Amino acid sequence: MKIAAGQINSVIADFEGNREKIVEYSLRGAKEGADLIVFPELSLCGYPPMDLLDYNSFVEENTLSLRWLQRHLPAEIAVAVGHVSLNSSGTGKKLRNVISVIYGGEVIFTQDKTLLPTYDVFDETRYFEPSSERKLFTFRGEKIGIAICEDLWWESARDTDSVYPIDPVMELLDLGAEIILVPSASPFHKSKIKKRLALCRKTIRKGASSVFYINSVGANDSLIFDGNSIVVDRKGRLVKKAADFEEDFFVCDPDDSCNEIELEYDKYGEIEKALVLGLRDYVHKCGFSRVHLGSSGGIDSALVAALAVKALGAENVKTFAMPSRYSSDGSLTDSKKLAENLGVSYDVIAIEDMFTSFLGALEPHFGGREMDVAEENIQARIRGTLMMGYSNKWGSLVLTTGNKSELATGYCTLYGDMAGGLAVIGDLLKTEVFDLCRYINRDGEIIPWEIINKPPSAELRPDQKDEDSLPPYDVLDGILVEYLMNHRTADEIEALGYEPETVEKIVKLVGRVEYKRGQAPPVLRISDKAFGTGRRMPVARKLYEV
Ligand SMILES: Nc1ncnc2c1ncn2[C@@H]1O[C@H](COP(=O)(O)OP(=O)(O)OC[C@H]2O[C@@H]([n+]3cccc(C(=O)O)c3)[C@H](O)[C@@H]2O)[C@@H](O)[C@H]1O
Ligand SMILES: Nc1ncnc2c1ncn2[C@@H]1O[C@H](COP(=O)(O)OP(=O)(O)OP(=O)(O)O)[C@@H](O)[C@H]1O
Ligand SMILES: NC(=O)CC[C@H](N)C(=O)O
Repeated sequence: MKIAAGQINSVIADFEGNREKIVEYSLRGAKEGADLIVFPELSLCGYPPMDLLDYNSFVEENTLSLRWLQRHLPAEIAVAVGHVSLNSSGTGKKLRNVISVIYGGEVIFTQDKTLLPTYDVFDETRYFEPSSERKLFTFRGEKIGIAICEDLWWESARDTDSVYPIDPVMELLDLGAEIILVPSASPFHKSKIKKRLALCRKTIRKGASSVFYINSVGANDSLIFDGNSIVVDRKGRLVKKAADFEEDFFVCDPDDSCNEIELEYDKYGEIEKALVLGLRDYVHKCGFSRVHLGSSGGIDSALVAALAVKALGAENVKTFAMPSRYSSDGSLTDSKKLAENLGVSYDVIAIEDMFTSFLGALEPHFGGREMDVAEENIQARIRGTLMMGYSNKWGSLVLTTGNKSELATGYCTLYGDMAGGLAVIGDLLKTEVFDLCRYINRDGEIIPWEIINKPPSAELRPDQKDEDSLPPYDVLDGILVEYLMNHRTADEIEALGYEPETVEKIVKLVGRVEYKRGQAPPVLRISDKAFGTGRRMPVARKLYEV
């Protein structure tokens, strides 16, 4: 049995574009002799459609697009596509998350999703009724079962997030399934592919003859889908893998494939590709083609500029240096060199006159109080205003440059450097920012080494250094990993050997600046615990000092 993978980048709500792509890939599958082609979960409407599902017209478009596919798909190949449909059982939620198999103009089989993830970034029980029935279909003599994304994750969800009463894969195998298809919309986080491969191998150990894990690719808001569709054969060997972070297609007969593929893991290569895809898809799917940002000569803005060039091309990226009285000489020379290295346009807008003017206007209202963060932040806000002004005039999107360590501790200015459309590196700890920059420079300087090697500074007051306000970044990031990702309490973190005073200061800071993150732009998610919808915290509360 030859099964093809249609690893496509669906655009949410672009029914016409998505179904045409499904036809295009199916024609290719038919031409290359595949019996069946599998597309990702919700490939017709895009994933996750969120509250668009509250509109009847959106649900109807799913059905009409399915009908259109019945008429337009090549007759000689079976096609498994993901879509939503009405729950006709009369009880429960209005909708179901479904895979339909179309063959010869007919829907010959449907399977609804059983396990609906509702942890972290997922919210599927908000919309969908789980399937109460696991079924098989027989095609060209093979018994095939379909487990839709989370349906395969019973095993690992049990250890972490949710306990499900049913193991859908085991039920499919009890019914006699040989081939297990897993159409998925499985978002990326670091090394996720290893987890998926382990789950496919576990399915083989339960008795499947092969597993086809067909994943989405592309980014939707914060979520980045890495593709990386895989096939595992009856011996548990990885016999086929699609490209990562781009659309791809393959045909595979696992019984004919005898070479095992080695999974190569390159941590920063993977992160770089994820952020480039996340940035490109956000910009293009929102209808923009160009971006710009403030370039301070610091490492964060340098990294964002370099990623933007990889995503959009140098001609679509513009950088602005906006020096103030506190900017170092290096701020201008380094940001200029960065622009030259990247081949992007570079302009200077001095903010001194505007800063002086703001200080003059506020002076009678500041009551002679000493200079403090109020004046510091005015500089950041002038820069934010200038960047948004340029955006309005030219239809170019502003990229923000804050990293996860800064967003965690609130070391950033609301309506200042936080003003913009997309937080490109908001899920990268500062120590990872350094490592990714070094990775980008691995074959020669792209980001000037002067930028990477100087001590980080916000340059909002004389001789300011980040380490005047924050602990050294390796200590800060260590504490943040334990607190944010591993959910350890302050006491538990102290027991790991961190200084109690520092731990308490950081834990308090994280809680106190929840309001800032509530107003931050979407953060591209690359970890299994990112700021955004996957971490929901009350803002108005008594600070609970865990
Ligand atoms: N619960 C709440 N809900 C909504 N809003 C709330 C709030 N609590 C305070 N606020 C508001 O937030 C204001 C305080 O926040 P904000 O104005 O941002 O200012 P703030 O957090 O006080 O200061 C910003 C800090 O970030 C540093 N910084 C700035 C820029 C760049 C970088 C960098 O290195 O990248 C670092 C800067 O040196 C300073 O230490 C309050 O005055 C109040 O208006
Ligand atoms: N002089 C400046 N010219 C242009 N943009 C600036 C300037 N200063 C700050 N910005 C903008 O504000 C953001 C935050 O400033 P900040 O200086 O703290 O960060 P950075 O320089 O990118 O990195 P680092 O935190 O390592 O200094 C910058 O990334 C940049 O987008
Ligand atoms: N769409 C889904 O069901 C995704 C859930 C799955 N556990 C994943 O992260 O890949």
